[in-house]
Amino acid sequence: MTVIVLSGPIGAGKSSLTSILSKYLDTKPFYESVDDNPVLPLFYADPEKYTFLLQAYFLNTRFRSIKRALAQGNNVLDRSIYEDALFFQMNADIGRATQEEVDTYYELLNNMMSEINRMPKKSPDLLVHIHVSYDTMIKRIQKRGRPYEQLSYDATLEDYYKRLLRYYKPWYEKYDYSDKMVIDGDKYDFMTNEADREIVLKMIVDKLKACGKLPLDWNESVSKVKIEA
Ligand SMILES: Nc1ncnc2c1ncn2[C@@H]1O[C@H](COP(=O)(O)OP(=O)(O)OP(=O)(O)O)[C@@H](O)[C@H]1O
Ligand SMILES: Nc1nc(=O)c2ncn([C@H]3C[C@H](O)[C@@H](CO)O3)c2[nH]1
Repeated sequence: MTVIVLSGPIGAGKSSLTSILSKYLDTKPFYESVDDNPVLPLFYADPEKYTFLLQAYFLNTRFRSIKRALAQGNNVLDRSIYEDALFFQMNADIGRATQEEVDTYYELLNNMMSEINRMPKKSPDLLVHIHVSYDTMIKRIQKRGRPYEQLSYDATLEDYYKRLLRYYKPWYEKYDYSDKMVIDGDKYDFMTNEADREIVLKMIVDKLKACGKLPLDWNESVSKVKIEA
């Protein structure tokens, strides 16, 4: 029984790896609300106006997901509540939230985190962070093709994305809710390259074994589902 959370910048490959990993470990995937998120296009069209609303939306959906995931106990989440403040703080730092919104946000976040702290299982077993460079991030955002995330939609997104990458390094270093590991998303194409995918899965399985979250004799033959790219 393991709860794994993915983290990483936009387009890093979290949803893709969540799908691969949950099939491999035969656990349940939890996906962030994106295509059915009514606030996301509004945010990209007018970030000053919609930062707080988008954050409230994500905080609510992430709180629901992590509560369900921790209660169910055997799953992979493509992004978790632990990254929420990173996004909010970055947007607040560039002037997209009033002091009252900042205060309200942190009160709400602390309130939610204290609820999670009261649960029998309080935290995930492993955080898998996908590190990507700016160039890789942009290539993947283009490949996926959500219109409002493209630099052609808003040229200021270049600064926004570069800033986001800078916020991730200290965030990852500080993260201490569980064991953690980094996957090099520039180096490993786990989507189209079978050998890379095997390497990445082995790294994660080895880490789970090393922190006592998978039996040492667990091997891929135990995995019931064949992975398809
Ligand atoms: N390691 C990889 N190698 C090659 N292509 C990848 C890799 N990871 C993801 N991709 C491709 O990049 C695009 C973005 O991937 P994905 O949607 O999984 O990112 P994400 O981190 O979940 O993004 P978001 O934060 O926006 O939800 C997809 O088209 C996917 O096929
Ligand atoms: N502002 C803001 N705050 C968040 O907490 C947050 N989480 C995700 N996103 C954006 C990034 C991708 O476009 C898309 C999918 O990850 O949603 C966020 N944007």
